[in-house]
Amino acid sequence: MEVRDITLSYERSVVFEGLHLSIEAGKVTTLIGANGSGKSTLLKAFGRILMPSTGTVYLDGRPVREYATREVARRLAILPQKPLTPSATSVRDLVSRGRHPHQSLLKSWTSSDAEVIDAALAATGLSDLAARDVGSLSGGQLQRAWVALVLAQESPTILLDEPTTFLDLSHQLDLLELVRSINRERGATVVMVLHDLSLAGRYSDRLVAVGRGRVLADGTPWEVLTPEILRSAFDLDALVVPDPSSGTPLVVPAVRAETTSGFALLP
Ligand SMILES: Nc1ncnc2c1ncn2[C@@H]1O[C@H](COP(=O)(O)OP(=O)(O)OP(=O)(O)O)[C@@H](O)[C@H]1O
Repeated sequence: MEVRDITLSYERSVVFEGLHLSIEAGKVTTLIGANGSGKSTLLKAFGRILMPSTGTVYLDGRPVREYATREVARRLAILPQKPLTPSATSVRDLVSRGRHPHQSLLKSWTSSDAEVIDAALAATGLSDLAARDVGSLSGGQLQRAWVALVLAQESPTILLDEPTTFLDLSHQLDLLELVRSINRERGATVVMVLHDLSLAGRYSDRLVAVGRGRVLADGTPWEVLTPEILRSAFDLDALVVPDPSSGTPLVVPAVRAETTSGFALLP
């Protein structure tokens, strides 16, 4: 995937102008950056949820706007930051929506669709909750159900906006291990947004730091998670040391004497 010279904006604000970025196929790329820096906006452009006002987004070498919607959904799955949860729907029904792009007038539901859904439920630890209404799930269970839908879609490209939201640390690790196994075993291209920089460093081949309307840094976790770049992207003083468990960069924020991100301390 690639964006060439794109402008991404909302009614009153331009988030990116003249942005170029290409995503390597078969790799895990994570977008990092401060709140409001444009990570979700960029992911939405890759996922054809937001059209650029200038420039072009390419998917598999073709402008993404030229594909039929069903074709995009076969090639690319996106988990937005705040997906709209349907009412009166079981977990299994929600996950089965991932198979819709694979159905057509000529090809209806088959037993292999059911197998893919079972596998997606099992991979996200939801088999026992398959019959539950999605409205009754905890935040973390619901997040896993959305991830299961993305898995069931079996697309070669997966876009995940903060997929670890609501998950406890153990489930965060499980989810990121699952993402990495889909990347390694199915060769899927993954682009995600994560706020935990150490986990981003542990589970990504490449990090792209965005801020101030541009790409601030782009490279391997060790190239991007440096104290200088963390200061520039997050206004954060931090040490970066090798994670004793994985050898990847571990970001250790320095103790703060005062707030820097617009929060005001109570008097
Ligand atoms: N629907 C919208 N309408 C108007 N402005 C928007 C809309 N969505 C996002 N923005 C603005 O665009 C900018 C980038 O937002 P975006 O959600 O892409 O940031 P982000 O890096 O994903 O942030 P966060 O880490 O807080 O999720 C912000 O200033 C935000 O207020």
